[in-house]
Amino acid sequence: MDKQRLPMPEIINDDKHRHKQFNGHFDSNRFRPPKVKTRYIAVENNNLNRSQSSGSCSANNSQIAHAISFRGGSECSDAGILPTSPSAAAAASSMSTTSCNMSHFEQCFERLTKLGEGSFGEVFQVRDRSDSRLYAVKISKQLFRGEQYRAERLEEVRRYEEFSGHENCIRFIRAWEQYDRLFMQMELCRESLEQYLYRCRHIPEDRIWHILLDLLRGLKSLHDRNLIHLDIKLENVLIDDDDTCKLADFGLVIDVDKANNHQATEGDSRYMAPEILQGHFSKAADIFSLGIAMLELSCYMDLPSNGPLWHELRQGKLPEEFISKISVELQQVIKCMMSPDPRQRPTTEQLLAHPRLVRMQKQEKSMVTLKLLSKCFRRSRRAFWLKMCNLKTAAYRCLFYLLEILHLYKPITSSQTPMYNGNTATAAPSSPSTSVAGVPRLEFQLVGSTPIGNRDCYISDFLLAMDMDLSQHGTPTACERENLVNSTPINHNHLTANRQRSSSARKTRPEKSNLLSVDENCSFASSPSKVLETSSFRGKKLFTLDVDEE
Ligand SMILES: Nc1ncnc2c1ncn2[C@@H]1O[C@H](COP(=O)(O)OP(=O)(O)OP(=O)(O)O)[C@@H](O)[C@H]1O
Ligand SMILES: [Mg+2]
Repeated sequence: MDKQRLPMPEIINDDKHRHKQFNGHFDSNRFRPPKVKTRYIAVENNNLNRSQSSGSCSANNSQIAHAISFRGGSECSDAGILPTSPSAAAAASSMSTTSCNMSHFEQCFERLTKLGEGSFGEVFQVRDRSDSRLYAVKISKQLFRGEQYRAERLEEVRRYEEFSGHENCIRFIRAWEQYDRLFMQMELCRESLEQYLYRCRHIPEDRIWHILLDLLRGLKSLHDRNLIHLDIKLENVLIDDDDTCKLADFGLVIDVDKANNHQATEGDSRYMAPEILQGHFSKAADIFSLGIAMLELSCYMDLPSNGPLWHELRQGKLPEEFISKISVELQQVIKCMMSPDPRQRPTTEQLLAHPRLVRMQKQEKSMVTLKLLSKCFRRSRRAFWLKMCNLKTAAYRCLFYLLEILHLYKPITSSQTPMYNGNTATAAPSSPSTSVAGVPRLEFQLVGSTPIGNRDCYISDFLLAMDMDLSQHGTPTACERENLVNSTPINHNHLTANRQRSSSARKTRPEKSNLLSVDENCSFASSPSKVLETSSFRGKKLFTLDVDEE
């Protein structure tokens, strides 16, 4: 029997603060201490718009996708069983004869890459089949085991909806539940602040002030409604294409008026205010978390999750060797945000009244038109490049046709190795290195999930199961092999357990990826007679830009 291995605890040299470690590839979960999720029950389920609010966890009911919305109270008409949009249905039926077996997610979206993962969900970049735009969809990791857990997850939907309109909060599109999981569609952001820090390492101070301004505005909108975020950290701040920072992940938000201290859940210990240990939750806790996040951002400092260094930071002792690298003005702001006494910490309003931030806000006002113009320019430039890429693809296709007409390539005989070409199997040039039938096709792998305890199964597995299901009914093609993998070039080392466990699932239909696919051993150079196999390129887009065309 397979024994599941628990992750080894990370031994940290605890007597000195240190810079962040970066081991080549970004894996945010590696650095994250586990989050304790307890007691939070501050959910009133009365306003939930759902056609069948009871018995959601029953097997039959959970198969059906239900829209979830708290907008406009319980009379909201868009809630209930989700109809399949005509475009989604068309796309689904063109993919497989078993579209009725597909989840609402699969029917409506093409899954592209995995964007990130937290304690509660995995987030995927997707293309909406109805409008061809890119979005992010967060899928909850754990199944709804009961109404209370489900209500906790749905509370996040309520908060996303509530803050969706604010410029510095993530834009929420819609949510639904199916198979006892929650799905949330939201705007796609470029990266999280944590990913940005790993990419840049040194962030200019001007930029730090702008980030602080954005986040104070977002946080103010919460605090003005008497809500506390309780999970402010770099991972939960997202940056959009216009470089605006947006607050995300409202999973732990509590209402100061409604919830009492026993109903709150502490967030990531690295960012936690000291008074949280005594069970005191207030808006000042968010200010502390934002302050320490600014320290991390401006000094590229590795925040301790416990131990003596953790306590030092909460006693107002900021490491001189780190803090001395930033301006005195920023030092002062960070220090007062991190005051040990919550009453000494400034409010969002007081912080926004800081002379430097006031100056920036004034400048921003006068720059509004310029900003709009540059946004327009950026978008049209993107659209132009998209068109150019399409042109390039067309040009290459013409070239291949021309070569074919001029007989500059060798026709492929049926005795040669078959390979995948669109939806049909055609022959590939034989390679000296492969005598077995079938040429391994190389695409890019969706990064595997990071194991986090207490989850029902990996969402990647869950999504893969859908693929597997389809393959049982779909038409198998000659190129469907062990090595067939899908999308995104993130890290090939991650092709581990998931892949082995589901090796049978590899015998699925190949994903209709828009990315340029590379067929191993069928490259022009590998062929001894330098033949060009053009047919596999014909049906495919050679270049794509994953951007909205506006
Ligand atoms: N809209 C988005 N666009 C791009 N990336 C996103 C988006 N939403 C989330 N992500 C990525 O996915 C990661 C996890 O998302 P999120 O924080 O919502 O999950 P979570 O499980 O609630 O996390 P936590 O452990 O903080 O509670 C983020 O850190 C970010 O990198
Ligand atoms: Mg998060």
